[in-house]
Amino acid sequence: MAPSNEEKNDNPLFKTKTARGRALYKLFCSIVFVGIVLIWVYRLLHIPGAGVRGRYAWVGMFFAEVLFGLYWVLTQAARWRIVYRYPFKDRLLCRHVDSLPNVDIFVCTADPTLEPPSLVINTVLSVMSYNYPPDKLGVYLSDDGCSELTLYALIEASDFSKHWIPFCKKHKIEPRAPEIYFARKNDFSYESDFAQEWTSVKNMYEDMKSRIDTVRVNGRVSKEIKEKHEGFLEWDSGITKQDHQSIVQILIDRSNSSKAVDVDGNKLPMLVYLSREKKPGWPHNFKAGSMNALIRVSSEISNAPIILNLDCDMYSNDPDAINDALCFFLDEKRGRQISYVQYPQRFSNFTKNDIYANAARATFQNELAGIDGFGGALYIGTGCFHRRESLSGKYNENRRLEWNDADDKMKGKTVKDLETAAKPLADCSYEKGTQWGKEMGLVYGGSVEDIVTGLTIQCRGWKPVYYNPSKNAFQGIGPTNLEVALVQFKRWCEGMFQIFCSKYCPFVYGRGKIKLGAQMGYCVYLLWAPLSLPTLCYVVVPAVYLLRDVPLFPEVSSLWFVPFAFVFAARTIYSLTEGLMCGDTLRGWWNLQRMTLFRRMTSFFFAFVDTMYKLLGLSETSFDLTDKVMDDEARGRYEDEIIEFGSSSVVFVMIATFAFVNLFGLGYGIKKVWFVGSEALARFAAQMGVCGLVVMVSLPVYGAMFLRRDKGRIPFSAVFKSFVIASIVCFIPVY
Ligand SMILES: O=c1ccn([C@@H]2O[C@H](COP(=O)(O)OP(=O)(O)O[C@H]3O[C@H](CO)[C@@H](O)[C@H](O)[C@H]3O)[C@@H](O)[C@H]2O)c(=O)[nH]1
Ligand SMILES: [Mn+2]
Repeated sequence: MAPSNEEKNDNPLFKTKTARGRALYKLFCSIVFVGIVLIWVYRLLHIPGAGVRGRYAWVGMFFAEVLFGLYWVLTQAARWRIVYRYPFKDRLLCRHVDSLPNVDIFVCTADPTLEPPSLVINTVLSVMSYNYPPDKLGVYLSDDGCSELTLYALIEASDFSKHWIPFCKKHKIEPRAPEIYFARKNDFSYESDFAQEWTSVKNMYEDMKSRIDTVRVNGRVSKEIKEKHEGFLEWDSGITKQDHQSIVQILIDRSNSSKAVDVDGNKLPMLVYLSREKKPGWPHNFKAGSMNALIRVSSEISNAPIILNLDCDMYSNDPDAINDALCFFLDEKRGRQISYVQYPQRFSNFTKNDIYANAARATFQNELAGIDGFGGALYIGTGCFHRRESLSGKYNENRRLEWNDADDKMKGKTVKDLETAAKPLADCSYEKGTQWGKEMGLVYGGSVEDIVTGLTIQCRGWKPVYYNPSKNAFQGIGPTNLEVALVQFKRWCEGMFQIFCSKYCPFVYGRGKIKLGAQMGYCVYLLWAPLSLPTLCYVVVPAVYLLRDVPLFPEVSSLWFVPFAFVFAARTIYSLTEGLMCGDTLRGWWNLQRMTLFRRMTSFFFAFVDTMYKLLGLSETSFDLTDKVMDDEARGRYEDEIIEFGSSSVVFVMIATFAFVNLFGLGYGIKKVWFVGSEALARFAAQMGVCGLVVMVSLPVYGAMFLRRDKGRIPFSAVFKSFVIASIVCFIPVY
C-alpha cells in the first residue's frame, strides 16, 4: 500500500463532527435538573406523619420520582456529546482500488415458519449484489432451524443470482432485494429494452418464489428435487431441529471460476450454507452461538478480515454500503483501532404514524450517536461491520494493518476439502473448554448477546463507531402486532437487565476502561427493567388515592406545584421537539408515548420479575423469535394503523386493568370537582392530570374493549378479568 500521492494520503477517510447547540442543551438540562431536585425536596419536606392516610403512598411516590430522576440523568449522558460520522468513499476508491479487503457476510435465520425462506433469500440476494468485487465477497447463511426448506431456497437463490446480479449492476437497480424492488412502482416505458429485461427477470423471480413457497407449504422438499442435489442427503437420517450433525455446504465456490460465474461471465460471490450441530443437553446459545460457529467456519473457508452481520430480515438497501464502512476501517490514522461500524436498525414495513413505535428515531438519531460521542458506540446485533480480529483479541497498537491474503487458504483445495475441514468447527463439543462465548467471539449467557459483546470489545481497547447515513444501509421488518412488539421488548429488556446484574455491569466491568459517559449510556438500556417499578407506581397510586380523597401532589396554588408542572412540561416539549426534528409525525410521537407506557408497565415489568427469577436460579434464558409474517386481515389493520390485540394475553389484561383504574380515578375526580367545586380541583389537579394522561394514552384500549368487533379487539374474557381486577385494586384498603 505504498502511498502514491503523499498529499492525498494525508486526507482522512472519514471525519467526525459534533452536533451544534450543545451549550444551550446543557443549560436546559441544568434547569430541568433543578426542577427534579425541587420535587425530591418537596417530597422529603412534606411526608405525612405516622398514622396519616397516604404516608406509604407518599414514600412510594418519592422513590418513583427519585428513580425517574436518576434515570433521566442517565439519558442525558446519551445526548451530551452527539457526534456524526462522515466517510469519504471517493477517497477510499482512489487509494485502495486494488487493495480492498475481503468481506464475509453472515446472515442468520432460525425458523422457516417465522422467517419464511423467501424472506431470507431476499436478504441473501441483496448482499450478494453489492457493488464490490465479487471475488472478495463471501456470503454465509446460518440456519439454526436446520431446515431443508431453507437450503432449497438458497439453492434456488444461487441459480437466480446469476441473472439478478448482472441485472442489478447493469441497470444500477436499487434496492437489491428482488421482492422489495419488484413491488415498487416503476416509471419506465414498457417498450424499452429495459422493460423486456425487467419483465423476464421479474418472471424468473416470481417463478422461483412460487417454487419456494410450494415447498414451504408442503413442508418438505420433493424427491425429484432432492435427487438433483446431494446436499439433501444430510436430512435422510431423520434429523430434527434440536438434534442434528453440522452441515456445511458451499453452494457457490469462488475459487472454481468456471462454474462460479453469472450469465454474463462475471464472477459470483461465494455462497455457503451452514447449520451448526445441535444436540440435546448442549446449550446452543441462540444467535451468539450461531455467530461464533459462523466466525469459525468462515475462518476455515474465506477468512475475510471484515465481517458484516445481518439478521435474515435485514436486506441491504444501499449497494455501496461496504465502501462506506471500509472508510472507517482503512483510515490510515484512526482506522486501526476501529473494531466495528454499527448502523442503525431501520425498517421497511413501517406505517406513516408508526403505530408500534418501531422506528425509535430519537434513539437512532440522537441517543446512539450521543453514546458514540463518549466512544461507546453500541453493537446492536444487526447491520454491523466487524473487524474479525477484534471479535477475539485485544487491540494492539503495534500490529500493522494487514489484510492477510485470505484466498490463499482456499487455493488448491476442493469444495469437499473445505467443507470437511469446516464441519468440526460447527460441532457442539468444539467450544468445550475454550474461551468461546467468554473472551472469544460473541459473549454467551443472555438473550442480548450483542450489547454485552460490544461492551467487552470496547473494554479490550477497541474504538467502535456508530454511523447513521442519510440513506438507510439496511432495512428490516419490525413487529406488526402489539403482543409481538411487547414480547420483543421483554426479551431485550430482560437480557439487558441481566447484563447489568452480572459481572459485565458497565460501571464495574467498564471502570477505567471506557468513559463514564459511555458507562451511563449503556445503562440507559440496561436499566429498562427496573424502570417498570416507578412507572407502575405512577399508573396505580395516584388513581387509587384519588378515589380515597387523599391528595399526593401540591395544590395548584402552591409554589411547590411549579417544579412538577415545569419538569413535566419541559420534558414533554423536549421530547416532542426531538421527535419532530427526527422525522416523527405528531401522531407518531403520540404513538411512541403510548408504546413507551405500555412497554414500561408490561414488558419491562415482566423482564424485571423474570430476571429476579433467573438470579435465584429458578428459570433459564429463552429466545422468543420475532414473528415476521402476518395474515391478510391483520395486515389490513396494520396498514390502517389499528392496534392489534386479539388475544387474552396477560399483557393485555394488565394494560386494560390500568386503563380501567385510571378511568375510575378520573371519573371520580371529575364528579368531585362537579359537586365540590374549584377547591377540589386545586387539590387534585395533578392527580387527575396523571389519570387523564393514562386515559388519553389508553383511548385505543377502550375502543378495543367496547367498540371493535374485528379479530384484533380485546376478547371479552380479558375485558372481564381486567374489570374485576381493577375494581379490586380500587377498593383495597390504603395507607
Ligand atoms: O437461536 C437463534 C435465535 C435467533 N437467531 C437469529 O437472530 C436474529 C434476530 O432474531 P429476531 O427474532 O429477529 O430478534 P430481534 O429482536 O429483531 O433482533 C434484535 O435483538 C437480538 C437480541 O435480542 C439480536 O440478536 C438481533 O441481532 C437484533 O436485531 C434472527 O435473524 C434470527 O434468525 C438465530 O440465529 N438463532
Ligand atoms: Mn428481527
